[in-house]
Amino acid sequence: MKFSANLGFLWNDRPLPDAIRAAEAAGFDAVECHWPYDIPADAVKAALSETGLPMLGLNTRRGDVSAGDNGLSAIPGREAGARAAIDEAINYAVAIGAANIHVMAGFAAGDEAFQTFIANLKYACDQAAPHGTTILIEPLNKYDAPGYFLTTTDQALAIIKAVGAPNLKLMFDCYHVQLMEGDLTHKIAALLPSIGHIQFASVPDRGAPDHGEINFDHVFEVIRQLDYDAPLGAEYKPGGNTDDTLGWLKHRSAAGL
Ligand SMILES: O=C(O)[C@H](O)C(=O)CO
Ligand SMILES: [Mg+2]
Repeated sequence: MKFSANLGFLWNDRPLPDAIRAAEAAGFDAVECHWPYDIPADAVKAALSETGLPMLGLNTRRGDVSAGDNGLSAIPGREAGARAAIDEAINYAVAIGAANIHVMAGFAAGDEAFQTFIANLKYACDQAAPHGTTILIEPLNKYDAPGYFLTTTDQALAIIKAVGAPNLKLMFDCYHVQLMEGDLTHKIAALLPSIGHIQFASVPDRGAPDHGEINFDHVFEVIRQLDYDAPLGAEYKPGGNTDDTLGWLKHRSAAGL
């Protein structure tokens, strides 16, 4: 199996280019990030070229984080900010060769929010398509992000259907889906055609995938048997030195898994 280091959490104690180098040294096959915008795209691109790792994806900016924003695209009245964040994300992704953009919905509810999200996602998919970029939407759990618009895979599928764009996919984060729905392996199998990227962390503490209520040896094996061979995103909180949390990766590599 191949693994991608999510540098929003792993090695986030250092500048993004150095985190890319650390991920390569640790044996990851790819990297992904959250909000890289403070780092010039040229510096990120240079670290990617130097290491040979692809950057799989990044997120749209969340808005005014100090005022509590966690994305803008489902918030009625915030369309201008949402689309500026989408444009910025596409420009950055194209500059560094990132294949996916997670368009963040934000805190909202109801039909107006649904219609706003659909319209902004149509805009994002139209703008991204000429670059071959995929747009991702990700259900987040109600404990970490109470009030977030998108919380379940059923809701994500309804949104994907309503937008009707071939470059709109589901970000299936095992951590969030386990907390909201469970039944991970049936869900991954059923949703595979709609999945653009898979992420993981232990539940409930969002740590390395070697403890907690999910047996990742089993989940990864099911994913392998489904012939899904894209890198899986390690999006967990190391709670200290990332290099000290990589026993799971070393164990898999030593076992040839
Ligand atoms: O928190 C997550 O799971 C995300 O993947 C993210 O991109 C930031 O909310
Ligand atoms: Mg995630």
